[in-house]
This record gives sequence, C-alpha cells and structure tokens, in this order.
Amino acid sequence: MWRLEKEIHTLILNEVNRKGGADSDKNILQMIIEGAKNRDLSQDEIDNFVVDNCKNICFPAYENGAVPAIWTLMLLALYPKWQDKVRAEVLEICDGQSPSFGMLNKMKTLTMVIYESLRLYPLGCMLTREAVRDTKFGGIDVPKGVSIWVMLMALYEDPDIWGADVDEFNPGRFGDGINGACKVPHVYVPFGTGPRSCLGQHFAMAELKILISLIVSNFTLSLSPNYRHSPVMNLIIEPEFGVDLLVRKV
Ligand code: HEM
Repeated sequence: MWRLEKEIHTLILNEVNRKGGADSDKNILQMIIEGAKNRDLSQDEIDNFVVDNCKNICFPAYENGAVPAIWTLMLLALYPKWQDKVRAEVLEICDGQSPSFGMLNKMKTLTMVIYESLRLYPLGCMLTREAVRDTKFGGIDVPKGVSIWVMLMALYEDPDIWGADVDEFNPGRFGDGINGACKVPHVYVPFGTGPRSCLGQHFAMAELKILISLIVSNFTLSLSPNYRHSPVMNLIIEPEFGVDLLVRKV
C-alpha cells in the first residue's frame, strides 16, 4: 500500500512538473500550484498539497456522472408513474427542441426524481472531514488530526428524519425543495457542504437532466428480467451487475 501510495505521488508530481509551469496555460493545476506556493509551506508540504488536491479532483471524475444516471434510469424503469410524469414534463417544456439551460431549470419533476435517486443511492456513503485544530463537535471533544466520517446512508434511511415512507422511492417528498423534504436542515447533502462541497454539482445536475430528458422523451424504459439488484460500494455505490433495461421507442 505504502509503495503504491509513493508511486502515485511520484507519478502526479512528474506530471505536475511537466505541465504546471507554463504561464500561457492558465488552468486549475496552475491555480493549485500557485495556491500552495503562496502559503508559508516547506517543499514537502507544497508537494503534498498539490498531490492531494490533484487526487481530490481526479477521484470525482470517476464515473460520477454515469452512475447516478444509471440508478435514476433504473428507478424510472421501476416506477412507470414517475417515468410518465418526467416524460410529460420534458415534452411540454422542450416542445421538440434540444433542452436549453433555461429549459433544464424548469424541469422540477426531473429535479425531484434525481434528488430522490441520490438519497436512495448516494454517490458515496460518507462525507469526511479532518479536525485542523482541537475542537468541540456538539458535546464531543475532537482532537486535532482526528478524521470525522459522516455516514450518509444512516442519515438518508432514518424514518425520524424522512417519515415512515423512508424506504420508498417518493420524489414527491422534494416537492417543496430540499428543506421541505426532511425534518432536520443540512441532513440531505448529495453534493456535500461548505467550502469543499462538490465543484462539479451544477455541471453534474445539468448533465444528468440533459441525458435523462433526452432518453425519456424518446424511449420508454422497463427493467429487464435479467436485472440483478446488487448495489456495492467500490469507490462509489455502483450496481454490481450493471442495470439491464428494456428500451422501446416512444
Ligand atoms: C451527481 C454527480 C455528483 C455527485 C452526487 C457528487 C458529489 C460530491 C460529493 C458528496 C463531494 C464531497 C463534498 C464534501 O466533502 O463536502 C464531491 C466533491 C467533489 N466533486 Fe462531485 N459529485 C458529482 C459529480 C461531479 C462531477 C461531474 C465533477 C467534475 C466535473 C465533480 C467534481 C468534484 C470535485 C472536484 C470535488 C472535490 C471538491 C473539493 O474538495 O474542494 N463532481 N462531489
């Protein structure tokens, strides 16, 4: 593990040194490097800062758009009533045109469906933070350096927060937005929270809406008898055997 960690560290640093210096090529890598150099850090600390941030950006690129789309399509196939609602909404808003940014913003039912899908199948099952100084969390003393893991699945499956239908697919619970859906604010955080929340959240929502609206407006979906339901936690929560759908032209 330690050898693998070292190899990845070296690979990233080599790439950073190869690409990171070019002034004409102002990109996110350069911003990370500048951010590190503008702090009072040793060379080792600068290298770690750059490598950690590169990893942090590469990790979310790992199928983060595709997997929530697959779960949402699976749920729409399983719940034809919601599939019909989404289709009717998309057909009315788009009226035969490709979805524009303004049209995506009007797709309220599709937004509710995606939120509910991300509640039942969140991308990861936890959010993590490290205490940068000794701190108090509620009544608990948290010493500097301790990692805190917030188990999202426990929060998203709690009937005291979501009500008795917590295990059901009910996008209607998001009819009044996220705050109206659960009894405790800040519990539902599909894209995280605070300064390190998801950098790609608006892109991801737009991407999901474009993909699903185009598919659902052209095809009806049902689950294939071959589908085997088996969510597994790899880097993210994925369908172990994929999702087999039967697709018919509308
Ligand atoms: C539906 C799809 C996605 C979901 C549910 C999602 C969710 C998340 C979550 C929960 C975090 C951790 C936030 C925290 O700790 O507070 C995160 C971080 C991040 N996401 Fe996403 N993400 C998605 C798609 C994407 C995409 C498509 C990109 C890039 C184009 C992206 C880029 C990032 C980056 C760069 C971070 C790290 C931010 C930082 O540490 O400052 N995400 N995402």
